[in-house]
Amino acid sequence: MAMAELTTPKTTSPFLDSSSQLRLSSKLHLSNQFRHLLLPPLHATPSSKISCSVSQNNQAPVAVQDNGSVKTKKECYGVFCLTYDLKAEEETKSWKKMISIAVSGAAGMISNHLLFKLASGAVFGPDQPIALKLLGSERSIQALEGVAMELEDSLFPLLREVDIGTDPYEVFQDVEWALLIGAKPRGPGMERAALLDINGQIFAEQGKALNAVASPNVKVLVVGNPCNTNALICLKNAPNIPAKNFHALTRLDENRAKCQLALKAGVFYDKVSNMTIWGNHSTTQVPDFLNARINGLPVKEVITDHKWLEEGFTESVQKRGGLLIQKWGRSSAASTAVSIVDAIKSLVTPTPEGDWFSTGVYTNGNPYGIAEDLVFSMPCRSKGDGDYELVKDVEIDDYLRKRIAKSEAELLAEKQCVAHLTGDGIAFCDLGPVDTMLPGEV
Ligand SMILES: NC(=O)C1=CN([C@@H]2O[C@H](COP(=O)(O)OP(=O)(O)OC[C@H]3O[C@@H](n4cnc5c(N)ncnc54)[C@H](OP(=O)(O)O)[C@@H]3O)[C@@H](O)[C@H]2O)C=CC1
Ligand SMILES: O=C([O-])CC(=O)C(=O)O
Repeated sequence: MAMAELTTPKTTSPFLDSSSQLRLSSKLHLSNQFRHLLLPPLHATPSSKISCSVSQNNQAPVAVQDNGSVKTKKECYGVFCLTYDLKAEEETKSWKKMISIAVSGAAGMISNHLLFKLASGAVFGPDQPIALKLLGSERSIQALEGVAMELEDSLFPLLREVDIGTDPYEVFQDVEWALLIGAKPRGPGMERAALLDINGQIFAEQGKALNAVASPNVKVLVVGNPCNTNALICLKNAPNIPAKNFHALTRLDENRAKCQLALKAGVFYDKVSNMTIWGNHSTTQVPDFLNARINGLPVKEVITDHKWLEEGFTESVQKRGGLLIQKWGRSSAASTAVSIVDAIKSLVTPTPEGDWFSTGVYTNGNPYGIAEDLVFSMPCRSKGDGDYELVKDVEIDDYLRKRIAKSEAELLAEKQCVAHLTGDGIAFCDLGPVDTMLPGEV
């Protein structure tokens, strides 16, 4: 267990309650987990309006009362002095109850973009205070501390707590959302089976931890690759959480597909709707141009180059990730974070009439004949309550059926590779070289 100490300025703000004072006392023990309390508790509202300004000679910031008198808070530092903006505190009265969001791989590239969007209110809304629970490992604990510092320095009014830790059983305690990003990327010469096994272990462990300590209705979004099968492993290890609550991120693929169709049609991408990604987040994924729409019209009516749709378009979406790695030297991070935001927003806001979104979900009674007991990307709608329903009347022609079957076969093979992690017996791994590739790899 990592043990380190973080020295924190002593804070004796009159506006913090006694438990908060304790958490901010002069030394915080950084073991598996420690807490940065960024703001005073909700409803800890002082009675007169105060704003803060930082004095120029490195002395404690000065609290200014609205009757003009000035009070120096001698032992008050940084963010903890700057939180008593009563205007913001008044707003808290109409805020919703705080929610807890766990993020794994929180010191990684994707998280570095995502956390600041979450904290800003751009994801859950401007009236939703949040607590961030950041999961790392012993190798990243220092980096996580840096992440927490940057979050502090951003002064997000909605960000009420940041915890960091290395033990999922602590970090996932009571969380309502778990965004599982941390996973080992494949290295050169590595077999997919080895990656499935290494990352699979992470998601088996995290599934167990979620099962034990998370909110019983926690929503889980698996991003770490191979995300479909990792999501399956995770949900199999969390039998007390509804399987329906687990998602694999295929929203990036949906966004990429919309972008390509918009470019070809010469329209802005907000004109593209009803975009389904079927199957696995891999080169076998099927971006569905048959049912997608541009300006409300079937894509095939707007883009008459059907050969491009079947070949150029499909391949460009399947291989977009790899092309990006070639150009950028690393896998997509910013656009992935944006797609995570989109995926969550699609669950917490009602889906526009007639439209749908793609997400990898547990196959359990689906109307498309996809094998049961997989995590498979399909078209879904939400009422905005965090839940979703499958869209059940999407047309599937022979072209789609054949390709969907290929992605299904790949997921069934991946599932066999991780049988030891899902409780399905002895693993047997037989993945062909091409089918082991992530998007864009050849
Ligand atoms: N589904 C999708 O659309 C996409 C998925 N991805 C996937 O998301 C994942 C994260 O990507 P990104 O943030 O760019 O990666 P980074 O390498 O920047 O960060 C990933 C984090 O995962 C953790 N990690 C790495 N190896 C291991 C391991 N062996 N065991 C446990 N944790 C490990 C590390 O955190 P720590 O040391 O704290 O554990 C690391 O900080 C990758 O698997 C990537 O393939 C990426 C893009 C799109
Ligand atoms: O291939 C990767 O590791 C990144 C990825 O999933 C993508 O960009 O779609």
